[in-house]
Amino acid sequence: MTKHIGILTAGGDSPGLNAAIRGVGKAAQGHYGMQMIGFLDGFRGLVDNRFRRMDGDILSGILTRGGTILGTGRDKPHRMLFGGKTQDMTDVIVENYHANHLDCLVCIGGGGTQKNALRLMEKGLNIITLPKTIDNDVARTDVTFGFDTALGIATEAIDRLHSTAHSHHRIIVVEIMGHRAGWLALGSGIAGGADVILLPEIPYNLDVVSEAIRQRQRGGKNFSIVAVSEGALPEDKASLVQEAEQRKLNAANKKEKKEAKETLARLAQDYANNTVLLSSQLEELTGLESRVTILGHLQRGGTPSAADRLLATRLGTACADLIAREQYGVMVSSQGDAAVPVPLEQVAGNKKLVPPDHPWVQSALHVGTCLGISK
Ligand SMILES: Nc1ncnc2c1ncn2[C@@H]1O[C@H](COP(=O)(O)OP(=O)(O)O)[C@@H](O)[C@H]1O
Ligand SMILES: O=P(O)(O)OC[C@H]1O[C@](O)(COP(=O)(O)O)[C@@H](O)[C@@H]1O
Ligand SMILES: [Mg+2]
Repeated sequence: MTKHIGILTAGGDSPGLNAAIRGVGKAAQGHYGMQMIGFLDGFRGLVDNRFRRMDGDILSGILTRGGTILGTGRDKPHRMLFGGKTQDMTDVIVENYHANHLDCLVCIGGGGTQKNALRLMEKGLNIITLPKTIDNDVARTDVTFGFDTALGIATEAIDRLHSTAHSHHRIIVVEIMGHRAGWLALGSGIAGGADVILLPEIPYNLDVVSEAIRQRQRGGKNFSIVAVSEGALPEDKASLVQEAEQRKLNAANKKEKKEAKETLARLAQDYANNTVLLSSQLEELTGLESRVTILGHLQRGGTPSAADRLLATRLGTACADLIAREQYGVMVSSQGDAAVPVPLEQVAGNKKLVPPDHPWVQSALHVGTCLGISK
Protein backbone atom coordinates (compact mmCIF):
# COMPACT_ATOMS: atom_id res chain seq x y z
CA MET A 1 0.00 0.00 0.00
CA THR A 2 1.24 3.47 -0.86
CA LYS A 3 2.31 5.37 2.24
CA HIS A 4 1.04 8.93 2.72
CA ILE A 5 3.16 11.37 4.66
CA GLY A 6 2.77 14.96 5.78
CA ILE A 7 5.64 17.35 6.40
CA LEU A 8 5.90 20.75 8.10
CA THR A 9 8.53 23.23 9.23
CA ALA A 10 8.07 24.97 12.60
CA GLY A 11 9.86 27.44 14.88
CA GLY A 12 12.33 30.02 13.59
CA ASP A 13 13.43 29.46 10.00
CA SER A 14 16.98 28.42 9.30
CA PRO A 15 19.15 27.75 6.26
CA GLY A 16 18.83 24.10 5.18
CA LEU A 17 15.08 23.71 5.71
CA ASN A 18 14.39 23.45 1.98
CA ALA A 19 17.28 21.03 1.54
CA ALA A 20 15.69 18.83 4.24
CA ILE A 21 12.19 19.02 2.69
CA ARG A 22 13.76 18.07 -0.65
CA GLY A 23 15.75 15.23 0.94
CA VAL A 24 12.68 13.71 2.61
CA GLY A 25 10.44 14.32 -0.43
CA LYS A 26 12.77 12.98 -3.14
CA ALA A 27 13.66 9.87 -1.15
CA ALA A 28 10.09 9.19 0.03
CA GLN A 29 8.40 9.77 -3.32
CA GLY A 30 11.13 9.07 -5.90
CA HIS A 31 12.85 6.20 -4.13
CA TYR A 32 10.08 4.61 -2.06
CA GLY A 33 6.96 5.54 -4.08
CA MET A 34 5.20 7.31 -1.18
CA GLN A 35 3.03 10.42 -1.50
CA MET A 36 3.81 13.58 0.45
CA ILE A 37 1.86 16.71 1.31
CA GLY A 38 3.38 19.80 2.94
CA PHE A 39 1.43 21.72 5.60
CA LEU A 40 1.87 25.49 5.45
CA ASP A 41 3.10 27.78 8.24
CA GLY A 42 3.99 25.14 10.82
CA PHE A 43 1.38 23.55 13.08
CA ARG A 44 -1.16 26.22 12.13
CA GLY A 45 -1.40 24.76 8.60
CA LEU A 46 -2.23 21.39 10.15
CA VAL A 47 -5.05 22.97 12.17
CA ASP A 48 -6.42 24.86 9.13
CA ASN A 49 -5.78 21.84 6.86
CA ARG A 50 -3.84 24.11 4.52
CA PHE A 51 -1.38 22.04 2.51
CA ARG A 52 0.13 21.54 -0.91
CA ARG A 53 1.04 18.37 -2.74
CA MET A 54 4.82 17.97 -2.83
CA ASP A 55 4.97 16.26 -6.22
CA GLY A 56 5.93 17.42 -9.71
CA ASP A 57 8.54 20.16 -9.88
CA ILE A 58 7.91 21.58 -6.42
CA LEU A 59 11.09 20.03 -4.98
CA SER A 60 13.29 21.20 -7.85
CA GLY A 61 15.52 24.23 -7.47
CA ILE A 62 15.06 24.58 -3.70
CA LEU A 63 18.26 22.91 -2.43
CA THR A 64 20.15 26.19 -2.26
CA ARG A 65 17.26 28.42 -1.21
CA GLY A 66 17.13 30.00 2.25
CA GLY A 67 13.98 30.00 4.39
CA THR A 68 11.29 27.38 3.89
CA ILE A 69 8.94 27.03 0.91
CA LEU A 70 6.30 25.78 3.37
CA GLY A 71 6.40 28.83 5.65
CA THR A 72 6.84 28.47 9.40
CA GLY A 73 5.44 29.70 12.69
CA ARG A 74 5.91 29.47 16.44
CA ASP A 75 2.40 28.13 17.20
CA LYS A 76 2.04 25.35 19.75
CA PRO A 77 -0.79 22.86 19.02
CA HIS A 78 -1.93 22.79 22.68
CA ARG A 79 -1.90 26.59 23.11
CA MET A 80 -2.77 28.26 19.83
CA LEU A 81 -4.31 31.67 19.31
CA PHE A 82 -7.43 30.78 17.39
CA GLY A 83 -10.64 32.75 16.91
CA GLY A 84 -9.32 35.50 19.23
CA LYS A 85 -8.51 33.19 22.15
CA THR A 86 -5.84 30.69 23.16
CA GLN A 87 -7.11 27.17 22.60
CA ASP A 88 -5.93 23.56 22.61
CA MET A 89 -6.11 22.57 18.93
CA THR A 90 -4.55 19.12 19.31
CA ASP A 91 -7.77 17.21 18.56
CA VAL A 92 -8.26 19.16 15.32
CA ILE A 93 -4.73 18.22 14.29
CA VAL A 94 -5.43 14.55 15.04
CA GLU A 95 -8.64 14.75 12.95
CA ASN A 96 -6.85 16.33 9.99
CA TYR A 97 -4.03 13.78 10.19
CA HIS A 98 -6.59 11.00 9.79
CA ALA A 99 -8.71 12.87 7.24
CA ASN A 100 -5.63 13.02 5.01
CA HIS A 101 -5.00 9.29 5.60
CA LEU A 102 -1.47 9.99 6.82
CA ASP A 103 0.87 7.20 7.88
CA CYS A 104 3.40 9.63 9.30
CA LEU A 105 3.94 13.33 10.02
CA VAL A 106 7.46 14.73 9.66
CA CYS A 107 8.08 17.79 11.85
CA ILE A 108 11.24 19.79 11.12
CA GLY A 109 12.17 22.15 13.93
CA GLY A 110 14.17 23.11 16.99
CA GLY A 111 13.57 22.51 20.70
CA GLY A 112 9.98 23.76 20.79
CA THR A 113 9.03 21.66 17.78
CA GLN A 114 10.45 18.53 19.40
CA LYS A 115 8.19 19.12 22.43
CA ASN A 116 5.12 19.75 20.25
CA ALA A 117 5.90 16.66 18.19
CA LEU A 118 6.13 14.52 21.34
CA ARG A 119 2.68 15.74 22.42
CA LEU A 120 1.23 14.67 19.06
CA MET A 121 2.99 11.32 19.35
CA GLU A 122 1.35 10.85 22.74
CA LYS A 123 -2.01 11.39 20.98
CA GLY A 124 -1.26 8.34 18.86
CA LEU A 125 0.19 9.93 15.70
CA ASN A 126 3.22 8.48 13.91
CA ILE A 127 5.83 11.20 14.11
CA ILE A 128 9.42 11.64 12.97
CA THR A 129 11.36 14.87 13.58
CA LEU A 130 14.46 16.46 12.12
CA PRO A 131 16.69 18.84 14.14
CA LYS A 132 17.06 22.33 12.69
CA THR A 133 18.11 25.55 14.37
CA ILE A 134 20.94 28.04 14.09
CA ASP A 135 21.23 27.74 17.91
CA ASN A 136 22.55 24.13 17.80
CA ASP A 137 20.81 23.50 21.13
CA VAL A 138 18.83 20.33 20.32
CA ALA A 139 19.72 17.39 22.57
CA ARG A 140 21.04 14.01 21.36
CA THR A 141 22.42 15.19 18.02
CA ASP A 142 25.98 16.30 17.28
CA VAL A 143 24.68 19.25 15.30
CA THR A 144 21.54 20.83 13.84
CA PHE A 145 21.23 22.17 10.31
CA GLY A 146 21.33 25.94 10.08
CA PHE A 147 24.14 26.16 12.61
CA ASP A 148 27.03 25.91 10.15
CA THR A 149 25.60 28.61 7.88
CA ALA A 150 24.95 30.99 10.80
CA LEU A 151 28.45 30.24 12.12
CA GLY A 152 29.89 31.36 8.78
CA ILE A 153 27.82 34.55 8.72
CA ALA A 154 28.66 35.51 12.31
CA THR A 155 32.36 34.76 11.73
CA GLU A 156 32.45 36.93 8.63
CA ALA A 157 30.77 39.71 10.60
CA ILE A 158 33.45 39.51 13.31
CA ASP A 159 36.19 39.56 10.62
CA ARG A 160 34.69 42.70 9.11
CA LEU A 161 34.18 44.40 12.46
CA HIS A 162 37.87 43.93 13.27
CA SER A 163 39.15 46.36 10.64
CA THR A 164 36.72 49.12 11.54
CA ALA A 165 37.28 48.63 15.29
CA HIS A 166 41.03 48.83 14.68
CA SER A 167 40.79 51.96 12.49
CA HIS A 168 38.68 53.87 15.02
CA HIS A 169 40.38 52.52 18.17
CA ARG A 170 37.02 51.31 19.41
CA ILE A 171 35.44 48.46 21.25
CA ILE A 172 32.78 46.76 19.14
CA VAL A 173 30.30 44.66 21.07
CA VAL A 174 28.69 42.24 18.62
CA GLU A 175 25.53 40.43 19.70
CA ILE A 176 25.10 36.94 18.31
CA MET A 177 21.92 34.82 18.36
CA GLY A 178 21.54 31.49 20.13
CA HIS A 179 18.61 32.00 22.54
CA ARG A 180 19.82 30.51 25.85
CA ALA A 181 22.73 28.58 24.30
CA GLY A 182 26.19 29.96 23.51
CA TRP A 183 27.25 27.65 20.66
CA LEU A 184 26.99 30.26 17.93
CA ALA A 185 28.76 33.01 19.89
CA LEU A 186 31.48 30.63 21.08
CA GLY A 187 32.06 29.05 17.66
CA SER A 188 32.11 32.32 15.71
CA GLY A 189 34.01 34.10 18.49
CA ILE A 190 36.78 31.52 18.28
CA ALA A 191 36.76 31.39 14.47
CA GLY A 192 36.77 35.19 14.20
CA GLY A 193 39.35 35.67 16.95
CA ALA A 194 37.13 37.80 19.20
CA ASP A 195 39.02 39.17 22.21
CA VAL A 196 36.15 38.56 24.62
CA ILE A 197 33.38 35.94 24.29
CA LEU A 198 30.41 36.03 26.67
CA LEU A 199 28.00 33.10 26.92
CA PRO A 200 24.71 32.45 28.73
CA GLU A 201 26.26 29.35 30.30
CA ILE A 202 29.13 31.32 31.90
CA PRO A 203 27.83 34.42 33.75
CA TYR A 204 30.42 37.15 33.39
CA ASN A 205 32.14 39.58 35.69
CA LEU A 206 32.22 43.10 34.23
CA ASP A 207 35.52 43.98 35.92
CA VAL A 208 37.20 40.93 34.41
CA VAL A 209 35.97 41.95 30.94
CA SER A 210 37.11 45.56 31.26
CA GLU A 211 40.48 44.47 32.69
CA ALA A 212 41.04 42.20 29.65
CA ILE A 213 40.40 45.16 27.35
CA ARG A 214 42.66 47.46 29.41
CA GLN A 215 45.37 44.81 29.30
CA ARG A 216 45.19 44.89 25.49
CA GLN A 217 45.43 48.68 25.65
CA ARG A 218 48.56 48.39 27.78
CA GLY A 219 49.96 46.10 25.08
CA GLY A 220 49.32 48.81 22.49
CA LYS A 221 46.00 47.55 21.09
CA ASN A 222 43.41 50.28 21.32
CA PHE A 223 40.54 48.20 20.00
CA SER A 224 38.70 45.06 21.05
CA ILE A 225 35.95 42.83 19.75
CA VAL A 226 33.48 41.53 22.34
CA ALA A 227 31.29 38.67 20.99
CA VAL A 228 28.27 38.43 23.25
CA SER A 229 25.59 35.77 23.03
CA GLU A 230 22.06 37.23 23.20
CA GLY A 231 21.40 35.32 26.44
CA ALA A 232 24.65 36.22 28.24
CA LEU A 233 24.28 38.04 31.57
CA PRO A 234 26.54 39.36 34.33
CA GLU A 235 26.75 37.23 37.48
CA ASP A 236 24.22 39.19 39.59
CA LYS A 237 21.50 39.19 36.92
CA ALA A 238 22.16 35.57 35.99
CA SER A 239 21.71 34.45 39.59
CA LEU A 240 18.29 36.17 39.79
CA VAL A 241 17.24 34.27 36.65
CA GLN A 242 18.62 31.00 38.05
CA GLU A 243 16.69 31.51 41.31
CA ALA A 244 13.43 32.08 39.43
CA GLU A 245 14.09 29.01 37.28
CA GLN A 246 14.62 26.92 40.43
CA ARG A 247 11.38 28.26 41.90
CA LYS A 248 9.55 27.29 38.70
CA LEU A 249 11.05 23.80 38.83
CA ASN A 250 10.28 23.29 42.55
CA ALA A 251 6.83 24.95 42.51
CA ALA A 252 4.45 23.11 44.83
CA ASN A 253 1.33 24.28 42.98
CA LYS A 254 0.06 26.08 39.88
CA LYS A 255 0.06 29.47 41.62
CA GLU A 256 3.74 29.22 42.57
CA LYS A 257 4.63 28.08 39.06
CA LYS A 258 2.70 30.97 37.53
CA GLU A 259 4.45 33.48 39.80
CA ALA A 260 7.89 32.08 38.91
CA LYS A 261 7.02 32.23 35.20
CA GLU A 262 5.91 35.85 35.58
CA THR A 263 9.19 36.71 37.31
CA LEU A 264 11.14 35.05 34.49
CA ALA A 265 9.17 36.97 31.87
CA ARG A 266 9.78 40.26 33.72
CA LEU A 267 13.51 39.56 34.06
CA ALA A 268 13.73 38.67 30.35
CA GLN A 269 12.15 42.02 29.53
CA ASP A 270 14.39 43.93 31.96
CA TYR A 271 17.55 42.33 30.58
CA ALA A 272 16.62 42.49 26.90
CA ASN A 273 18.95 45.45 26.33
CA ASN A 274 21.89 44.04 28.23
CA THR A 275 24.23 44.22 25.21
CA VAL A 276 23.68 47.96 24.86
CA LEU A 277 24.21 48.43 28.58
CA LEU A 278 27.40 46.36 28.46
CA SER A 279 28.76 48.54 25.67
CA SER A 280 28.24 51.76 27.65
CA GLN A 281 29.68 50.16 30.81
CA LEU A 282 32.82 49.14 28.93
CA GLU A 283 33.14 52.60 27.41
CA GLU A 284 33.10 54.10 30.90
CA LEU A 285 35.45 51.56 32.45
CA THR A 286 38.08 51.57 29.67
CA GLY A 287 37.87 55.08 28.27
CA LEU A 288 37.57 53.62 24.75
CA GLU A 289 34.66 54.51 22.53
CA SER A 290 32.30 51.56 22.07
CA ARG A 291 29.71 50.57 19.44
CA VAL A 292 27.09 47.83 19.33
CA THR A 293 26.31 45.60 16.33
CA ILE A 294 23.31 43.29 16.67
CA LEU A 295 23.53 40.66 13.93
CA GLY A 296 19.93 39.48 14.47
CA HIS A 297 18.02 37.72 11.70
CA LEU A 298 20.82 38.27 9.21
CA GLN A 299 22.24 35.09 10.75
CA ARG A 300 19.20 33.08 9.67
CA GLY A 301 18.72 34.33 6.13
CA GLY A 302 20.02 33.30 2.75
CA THR A 303 21.55 30.27 1.13
CA PRO A 304 22.69 27.33 3.29
CA SER A 305 26.38 26.37 3.45
CA ALA A 306 27.56 23.17 1.76
CA ALA A 307 27.82 21.49 5.19
CA ASP A 308 24.19 22.35 6.01
CA ARG A 309 22.95 21.14 2.61
CA LEU A 310 24.78 17.88 3.14
CA LEU A 311 23.53 17.44 6.71
CA ALA A 312 19.91 18.27 5.80
CA THR A 313 20.00 15.88 2.83
CA ARG A 314 21.56 13.08 4.92
CA LEU A 315 18.99 13.42 7.70
CA GLY A 316 16.10 13.95 5.26
CA THR A 317 16.80 10.80 3.26
CA ALA A 318 17.38 8.80 6.48
CA CYS A 319 13.95 10.03 7.60
CA ALA A 320 12.38 8.46 4.49
CA ASP A 321 14.24 5.19 5.23
CA LEU A 322 12.73 5.16 8.75
CA ILE A 323 9.21 5.78 7.40
CA ALA A 324 9.68 2.87 4.98
CA ARG A 325 10.65 0.72 8.00
CA GLU A 326 7.74 2.18 10.01
CA GLN A 327 10.08 3.26 12.78
CA TYR A 328 8.24 6.20 14.31
CA GLY A 329 8.42 8.33 17.48
CA VAL A 330 12.02 9.34 16.84
CA MET A 331 14.21 12.27 15.88
CA VAL A 332 16.77 11.60 13.16
CA SER A 333 19.99 12.71 14.80
CA SER A 334 23.46 13.19 13.35
CA GLN A 335 26.11 11.16 15.15
CA GLY A 336 29.45 11.22 13.35
CA ASP A 337 28.74 10.15 9.77
CA ALA A 338 25.62 8.23 10.77
CA ALA A 339 21.98 9.31 10.92
CA VAL A 340 20.62 7.69 14.07
CA PRO A 341 16.98 7.49 15.27
CA VAL A 342 16.67 8.71 18.88
CA PRO A 343 13.41 8.33 20.89
CA LEU A 344 11.58 11.66 21.00
CA GLU A 345 11.21 11.40 24.79
CA GLN A 346 14.99 11.68 25.08
CA VAL A 347 15.08 14.85 22.99
CA ALA A 348 12.01 16.93 23.92
CA GLY A 349 12.59 19.29 26.84
CA ASN A 350 16.35 18.63 26.97
CA LYS A 351 18.24 21.70 25.79
CA LYS A 352 21.86 21.12 24.78
CA LEU A 353 23.86 23.91 26.40
CA VAL A 354 27.62 24.56 26.27
CA PRO A 355 29.19 22.64 29.19
CA PRO A 356 31.60 25.06 30.93
CA ASP A 357 34.38 22.47 30.53
CA HIS A 358 33.69 21.90 26.81
CA PRO A 359 36.82 21.58 24.60
CA TRP A 360 35.81 24.75 22.68
CA VAL A 361 35.83 26.66 25.99
CA GLN A 362 39.30 25.32 26.80
CA SER A 363 40.57 26.27 23.33
CA ALA A 364 39.22 29.80 23.63
CA LEU A 365 40.91 30.23 27.01
CA HIS A 366 44.18 28.79 25.73
CA VAL A 367 44.44 31.32 22.88
CA GLY A 368 44.01 34.05 25.46
CA THR A 369 40.33 34.89 24.91
CA CYS A 370 38.57 36.43 27.90
CA LEU A 371 35.36 34.59 28.82
CA GLY A 372 34.40 37.08 31.51
CA ILE A 373 35.61 34.99 34.44
CA SER A 374 38.91 35.10 36.32
CA LYS A 375 41.27 32.33 35.28
N1 LIG B 1 44.77 45.41 13.42
C1 LIG B 1 43.90 44.57 12.96
N2 LIG B 1 43.10 44.91 11.92
C2 LIG B 1 42.21 44.03 11.44
N3 LIG B 1 42.04 42.78 11.91
C3 LIG B 1 42.81 42.39 12.92
C4 LIG B 1 43.77 43.26 13.51
N4 LIG B 1 44.37 42.61 14.53
C5 LIG B 1 43.82 41.40 14.58
N5 LIG B 1 42.88 41.25 13.62
C6 LIG B 1 42.08 40.07 13.37
O1 LIG B 1 41.58 39.61 14.60
C7 LIG B 1 41.55 38.21 14.66
C8 LIG B 1 42.28 37.73 15.89
O2 LIG B 1 43.57 38.29 15.91
P1 LIG B 1 44.68 37.75 16.93
O3 LIG B 1 45.56 36.83 16.19
O4 LIG B 1 44.01 37.23 18.15
O5 LIG B 1 45.43 39.10 17.22
P2 LIG B 1 45.80 39.69 18.64
O6 LIG B 1 46.76 38.75 19.24
O7 LIG B 1 46.39 41.01 18.28
O8 LIG B 1 44.53 39.83 19.40
C9 LIG B 1 42.14 37.72 13.35
O9 LIG B 1 41.08 37.41 12.47
C10 LIG B 1 42.91 38.92 12.89
O10 LIG B 1 43.03 38.91 11.48
O1 LIG C 1 12.65 35.16 15.00
P1 LIG C 1 12.22 35.31 16.42
O2 LIG C 1 10.88 34.75 16.68
O3 LIG C 1 12.39 36.73 16.88
O4 LIG C 1 13.18 34.43 17.33
C1 LIG C 1 14.50 34.70 17.62
C2 LIG C 1 15.11 33.42 18.14
O5 LIG C 1 15.10 32.45 17.11
C3 LIG C 1 16.39 31.90 16.90
O6 LIG C 1 16.99 32.61 15.82
C4 LIG C 1 16.34 30.44 16.53
O7 LIG C 1 15.25 29.80 17.09
P2 LIG C 1 14.76 28.31 16.78
O8 LIG C 1 15.11 27.51 17.98
O9 LIG C 1 13.31 28.34 16.54
O10 LIG C 1 15.49 27.82 15.57
C5 LIG C 1 17.13 32.22 18.21
O11 LIG C 1 18.52 32.31 18.02
C6 LIG C 1 16.52 33.54 18.59
O12 LIG C 1 16.59 33.73 19.99
MG1 LIG D 1 43.10 38.36 19.86
